[in-house]
This record gives sequence, C-alpha cells and structure tokens, in this order.
Amino acid sequence: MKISIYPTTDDMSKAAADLVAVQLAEKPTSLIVFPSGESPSGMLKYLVEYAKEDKADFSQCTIIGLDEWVGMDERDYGSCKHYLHTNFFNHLDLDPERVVMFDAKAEDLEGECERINTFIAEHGGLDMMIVGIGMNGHLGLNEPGTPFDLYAHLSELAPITVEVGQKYFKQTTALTQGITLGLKHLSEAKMAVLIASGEKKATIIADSLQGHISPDVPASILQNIAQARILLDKGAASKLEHVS
Ligand SMILES: N[C@@H]1[C@@H](O)[C@H](O)[C@@H](COP(=O)(O)O)O[C@@H]1O
Repeated sequence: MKISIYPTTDDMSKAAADLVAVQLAEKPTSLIVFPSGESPSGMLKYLVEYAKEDKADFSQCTIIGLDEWVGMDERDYGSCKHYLHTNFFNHLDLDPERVVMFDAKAEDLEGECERINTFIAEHGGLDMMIVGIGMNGHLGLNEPGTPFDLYAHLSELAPITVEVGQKYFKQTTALTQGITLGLKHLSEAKMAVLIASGEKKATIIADSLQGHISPDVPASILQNIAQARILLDKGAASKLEHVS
C-alpha cells in the first residue's frame, strides 16, 4: 500500500484522474471500476476534461460500476447509476456495451452478482478498481463484518450507511440493501485505488490504514494489498501518524 497526501481535494482529484489517464494510455482496453458519491466528483470532472482534450481515451476501455442501492436504477435520482450517468457517462462518447453495471432492480439479484463476477473473470480481471470510503470503513457497500474473500454480493446496509446515504437524495429515502463488488475484487485488481477527502474521513482513514486489520473495518484490507494506491487530501490524512 502506498499513501500519497495532497494539499487540497482538487490536487487529490487531479492525481486520481492522472492515474486513470496513465492506465488508459498503457492499456486502452482496461477494465476499470468507478465509484459514485462525493469523493470521485472532482476526479470525474478532470477525466471528462481530459477526454475532451484527447488526453484520455475511453473508447476501448470497459467501465464497471462499483455498487448500487437495491431497487434503484438510473431513473432514480440519488442512485449510483444516476450519478455516474449524469457526472461521467453523459459527457463521454461511450459504447453502451462497454459500461457494465449492476441491475439492482433485477428479480434475481444473486444471479446479477454472478453475471458481473463472470463478466470480470472472463475479461481477464480488473485492471483498476477505484473506491471511496464510507464513515464506517465500508468500501463499495461492503459493510463491517463482510468477509475479505467475497466477490459480488448483496449486503444489508448498516444504520450509518442509511443515515449518511440520505445526502444523495432529495427526500428521505428507505435504503435497506446494497449490491456491490466484493473485497476479493479489490485484492485481485491489478491496481486498487482509494480516494478520500475531508477531515470527516480522518478517523476512519487512520483506523483503516494504521489500525488492526479486520473485517470489522472493511477498508483495513488495503493494508494487505501491495498494489494499493491511497490518495488523500490533507484533511483526510490529518489523523495518520508518521506518513512522509
Ligand atoms: N455506496 C457508496 C460508496 O461506494 C462510497 O464510496 C462511499 C463514500 O461516499 P462519499 O464519497 O459520498 O463520502 O459511501 C457510499 O455509501
């Protein structure tokens, strides 16, 4: 795991976008996982800019969505799909076949997990998996207690996830389950990237990166991942000890 700390959120976002641009230049057909939420918004803005300036070419890569609230699709404001369509896909000239996301409205949600697992396995595995971090250390919707060796699965949302998750919606919304890529995907990805910003994430970042490694703090798995890149702004890094 390599930790990089940037003076501002904008610097962190640009560094994350640069990692993606380099990945695409080195392997145009990369399979890349993108998260939704507040954390990636600056990075996505830079990537849209890079695509317009021909500094990043998304035409041959495949984008995989990290997670989704069960029962929602792109028509639901606040869903992960809605977020990624609005902030990212709608600004890029993407072949829809190269965008692979959970159908969180499917009748057979277990089958949906299998579909995504099979797609990833049959396409040679993930080249890059970018994640944000929840206030309880969740990655994607891998909540505390999730075994490290799971691929895509359904999850019961923790109360804090339901509470914090309201920020994505215009009105109070019932959230109960998530569908998400697993931590096994993260440990097997050729590059795992965590982005986190703001002082509110400082405690969970310190617990995750310098605390005990345990499924109780899902993001602590990053300590076991040699190919993990951790991108933080000063606020998110403010409770870490001895990082040069
Ligand atoms: N399901 C999402 C995660 O995929 C996201 O990475 C995380 C952090 O969100 P934010 O970046 O808005 O802080 O929590 C949400 O619950």
